[in-house]
Amino acid sequence: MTQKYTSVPELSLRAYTDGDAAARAEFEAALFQGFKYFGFIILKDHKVSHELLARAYDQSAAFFALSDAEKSPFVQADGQRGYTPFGKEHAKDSKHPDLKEFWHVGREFEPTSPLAKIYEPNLWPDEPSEFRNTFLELFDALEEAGLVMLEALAPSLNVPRDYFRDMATDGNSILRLLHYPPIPDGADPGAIRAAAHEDINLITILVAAEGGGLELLDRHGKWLAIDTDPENLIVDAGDMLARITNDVIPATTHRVVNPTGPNVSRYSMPFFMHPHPDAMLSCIESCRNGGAKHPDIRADDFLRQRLKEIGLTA
Ligand SMILES: O=C(O)CCC(=O)C(=O)O
Ligand SMILES: [Fe+2]
Repeated sequence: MTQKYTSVPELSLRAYTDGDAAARAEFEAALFQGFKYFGFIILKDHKVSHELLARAYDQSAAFFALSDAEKSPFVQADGQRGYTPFGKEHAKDSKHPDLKEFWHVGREFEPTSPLAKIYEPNLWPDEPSEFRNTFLELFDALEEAGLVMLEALAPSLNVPRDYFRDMATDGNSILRLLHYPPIPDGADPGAIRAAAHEDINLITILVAAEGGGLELLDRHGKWLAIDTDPENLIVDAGDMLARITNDVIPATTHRVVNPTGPNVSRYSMPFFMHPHPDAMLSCIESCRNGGAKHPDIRADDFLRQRLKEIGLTA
């Protein structure tokens, strides 16, 4: 297929959800080409409201402003829920810890749900008081957008429309609230806010942070600074999608560089869409082309392996 797009596609989600057949087909083609040739697309006209995003940034900043003593009770062994302190996670092949702290929100379930046997329960701080409501609302809103993106990706890969959607239904998806504090005096000169890495999951829906810093490596090996309206979402592909598509859609390498202007905090909120833990990451037929490059692996086994590599589990 020849490259049709000369710049990162900016897609209107409304054109897909409310458009006619031609608008949907155009959206699907641009999504696929954007993933294949740039590694990501920009999504506008989505349903995540300005009011919700503003509230989420407020709540996130208020939480991270708490003292270490107030935040540390929420640290968990595998870092999959609650709080992970500054300097813990590092990119897979990096010796330096990233200059960030974060909080993870997972899927909610009733105590009687079968999901209770699979997932760790969420942790919630008492303060800020709107924290829980806000982030459960944001989890649902980003998941809704993400499920539509997974659906729109399917026809280009010749799988049924609900193939990836089904895989991610009740999946081990995680909303990450990130705080990159001002770079401390004496920080390791080799350390950056987030060293170059690929996300582990299927796709990531990233709320574009206010202020710059995010860079994506394009397919020609060039770092592209992402400079988009903070109202937009950025959607990129992770390692699990790369495995399933035999690297037809490679995972997008990205990083967050240190500020060159004022040394101020940066906040961002990626939503990592994961399959159900029992889903098999298996190369799809349309991408097999002579054989699968990666052996089949259960989604949860792959996740555990990668969590070790980034220092979140022993
Ligand atoms: O902060 C950002 O903009 C990106 C964060 C990121 O890539 C990650 O946490 O995996
Ligand atoms: Fe990432």
